[in-house]
Amino acid sequence: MIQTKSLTKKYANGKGIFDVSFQVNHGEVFGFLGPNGAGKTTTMRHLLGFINPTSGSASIAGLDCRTNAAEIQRKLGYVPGEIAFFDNMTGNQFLKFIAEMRGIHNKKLQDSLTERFELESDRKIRKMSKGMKQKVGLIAAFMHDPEVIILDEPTSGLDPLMQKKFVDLINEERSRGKTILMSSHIFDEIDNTCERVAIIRDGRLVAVENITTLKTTLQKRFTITFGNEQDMATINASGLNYEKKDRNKVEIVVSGDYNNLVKTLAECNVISMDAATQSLEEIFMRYYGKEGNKHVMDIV
Ligand SMILES: Nc1ncnc2c1ncn2[C@@H]1O[C@H](COP(=O)(O)OP(=O)(O)OP(=O)(O)O)[C@@H](O)[C@H]1O
Repeated sequence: MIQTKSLTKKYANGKGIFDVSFQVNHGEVFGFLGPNGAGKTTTMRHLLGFINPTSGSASIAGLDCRTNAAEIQRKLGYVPGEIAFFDNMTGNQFLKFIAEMRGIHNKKLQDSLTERFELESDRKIRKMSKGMKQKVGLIAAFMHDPEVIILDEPTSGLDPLMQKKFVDLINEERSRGKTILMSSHIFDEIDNTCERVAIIRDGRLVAVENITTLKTTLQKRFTITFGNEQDMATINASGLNYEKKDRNKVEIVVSGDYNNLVKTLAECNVISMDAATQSLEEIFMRYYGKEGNKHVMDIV
């Protein structure tokens, strides 16, 4: 549904995005992760047809984003990273203006979104907080019931309750067959909504992966407490990657093969064992940490 092929935008200062290729399937929620300046907004602006690529292409529903920008924008809902409003309007006046531009006659969806996000829509935008403005942006993006939704940091400024409402909305939209591309700095939000995620670093994609696969192929951390201090010697002799946390407690990191762990623990008196799968944030940090390049090579 959304596709970029070797999309490249080289700004005069040498920055930009380079050879970015990915595809978001119909009905999929796809996450786009990367720190400030990695190239998320630049990629999204190509999808909206706002800028010309230096080379490569972007398309939505088979239509080239640059040559069919007007048609694509009719199908699309978009929340930009920085929303430009008419500050003197109230929320209602702004939403009415967008509705007229889009030719929306039925206010039902707008009203239910306003209620869902508890927006005081008769307040002047100039007097709204960042979070309130973000709600206006979200309502404006969703109120024409678009098939494809592109969200650049959609919940920045929203409180945790509103972030939860947003996650629920995304999951409802997905179940209605919508295709969604979303950048975010909030890992839980991506984890709770997206099936796949692209990670971008210095303008280049370093991974496009299924979130579950990313988590299972990487590490699991076991925290184990022993009944006997002597069990520490068994762990030490096992060759497992471990860190001693207390006189009878260790943290063991395993990736892939669990046989050695199981065999070793069978020889010990285990009184408690907790397992933690890496969080999306930890996985992400591996791409950006000092070992980042190694893992990029391993996975991509
Ligand atoms: N118009 C421009 N002219 C020159 N350089 C630009 C321009 N727009 C963006 N850049 C540079 O291109 C790179 C990618 O920027 P982009 O805004 O796409 O990143 P981002 O991942 O969206 O970051 P953020 O999370 O801060 O929004 C950055 O180094 C940025 O400084």
